[in-house]
Order: sequence, then C-alpha cells, then structure tokens
Amino acid sequence: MIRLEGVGKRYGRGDFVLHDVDLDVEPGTVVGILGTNGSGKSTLLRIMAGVSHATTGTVTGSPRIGYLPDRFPAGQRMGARAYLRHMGRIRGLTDLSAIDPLLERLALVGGPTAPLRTLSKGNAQKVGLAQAVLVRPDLLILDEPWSGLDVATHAILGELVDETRARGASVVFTDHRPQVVHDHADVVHLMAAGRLTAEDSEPTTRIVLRGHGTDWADEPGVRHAVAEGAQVVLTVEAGSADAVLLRALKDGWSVREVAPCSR
Ligand SMILES: Nc1ncnc2c1ncn2[C@@H]1O[C@H](COP(=O)(O)OP(=O)(O)OP(=O)(O)O)[C@@H](O)[C@H]1O
Repeated sequence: MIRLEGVGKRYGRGDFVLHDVDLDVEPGTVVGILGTNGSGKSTLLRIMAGVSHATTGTVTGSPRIGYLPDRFPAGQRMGARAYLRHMGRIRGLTDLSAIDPLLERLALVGGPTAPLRTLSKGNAQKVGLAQAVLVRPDLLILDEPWSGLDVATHAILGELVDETRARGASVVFTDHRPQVVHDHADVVHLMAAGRLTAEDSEPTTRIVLRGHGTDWADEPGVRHAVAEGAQVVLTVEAGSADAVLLRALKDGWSVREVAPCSR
C-alpha cells in the first residue's frame, strides 16, 4: 500500500524530528501509532499524506489518500455540505450522494448548512472526518481522530475504520492513549523522540465476557481489560486466550465474543 524506508525529517535547519523511520502498511490493515505529544506522529502522517516531504529516505506507493489532519481547517464560511461537495469535486467524485447520509450518521450539530467557522471543535472534526472518508480512500490517514469526539461519535468512527478495513483499504491513525490504539489497531507502532518501533508482532484476541468478580488486568496474557457496562472487553495475547477462557468459565463468566484483533 505504502512503504517508508529510512525516512527522516527536519524543519528548516532545526534538529531532525524524525529519524530513520521504516514502515510498511499492508492492504486491509489498521496501523496505530502511539506516542506522546511532540514525538513526531503528525510529522510522519503529513509525510504519508504527501503534504510534507521527507528530508531523507523514500516513500513508495501512491494510494488514493483520505487525510484528517491534526488541526482541521474549519474557518470557512461555507456549510458542511457545500464544503464536502467542493472537496469531493476537487478529488474527482461525480456521485456526491454519500455526503448527506454521512453527515447524518455523524450527527453533525447545526446541520449541513451551518457555517464551518461556527462549529465546535468536535463538530468541525466530524466534517474533517467526513472529507477524509468520502473519497473511499485506499489509505485513510487519521491524526488523533478520537480526540474531541463525543462517545456516540467514537462508535461511528470505529465503524468507519472497520468498514475501511473490510473493503481492503488501510488505515493509519495516531493517538497518545494506549487503550485507544490497542482497541482499534491491528498493528501498533510506538513513536518516541522521532523514532518508530513495532510494539511487538504477537497477535491478540478480543474476548468479551459478561459477569463479575475477576480482576482481569492482573491475569497473565491480558494486555487490556476495559469495562463496558456489565461486560468486560479483554485484549489477550493469542497464546493465552485458551487459558483466559478457561479461567473465565471456571469463575462463572459468560463468553459473549471471541475474535482475533491483531493480524
Ligand atoms: N512546521 C514545523 N516547524 C518546525 N518544527 C515543527 C513543525 N511541525 C512540528 N515541528 C516539531 O516537530 C516535532 C514533532 O512534532 P509533531 O507535531 O510531529 O509531533 P506529534 O507527535 O504529532 O505531537 P502532538 O501529539 O502534540 O500533536 C516537535 O518538536 C515540533 O515542535
């Protein structure tokens, strides 16, 4: 899909903010990049999106890209619908019928005609997200997409990411919260001080349980345990999935879902 080899970046004559980054994004894969503020995540995504150039190294591949930048420019007077039509035409779309259902799905407050500059941060982010997915990209690049969105829209964003993967396209997104990255990514990379490393390649299994009484966070092989109402969603190293399921059944939990979440 896209391959970065030895990519480095410095702004002007400053120090390098990216060092020797190698990254291969496979089709149908969701790549999460986890890193703290200022570690270089946005710089890397801008290079992948083609809006910034690498100082060193190479970027190979020319997928159709949808890009949600870290600061979506929402200062325009035009409304969301008009803006998305405009962006769609620029990107060569002739059928613009997907715009209204997409805005409806994202529950844009103020409706499709509210001027973009009057939208809240979260609602502007929704328009940014809409312009990125509208073009049905081969590579969807999302810079901190979960930040600023309300809980209902979190779920929609998760669906949009899943749908993108399901049609064989790829997603690369950033976040600074490990849980968000692990919940949504097939492959996780860590960004620290401009250096990118693969977290590890061991596949994980998503296990959803209903019940109570076990402290799953301390169970061997459990990477994350997230309570969701009466259920708990576990991200488990694949090699430990059987043991975790056995423990769950012994402890009286009901198994609701078991699925691979890392490929
Ligand atoms: N246009 C620019 N000119 C000069 N330096 C820049 C520019 N953009 C980013 N930097 C610097 O590059 C480094 C990496 O910034 P970047 O925005 O890529 O990090 P980030 O991981 O996305 O951070 P955040 O999570 O805060 O968005 C920082 O030291 C930042 O100050």
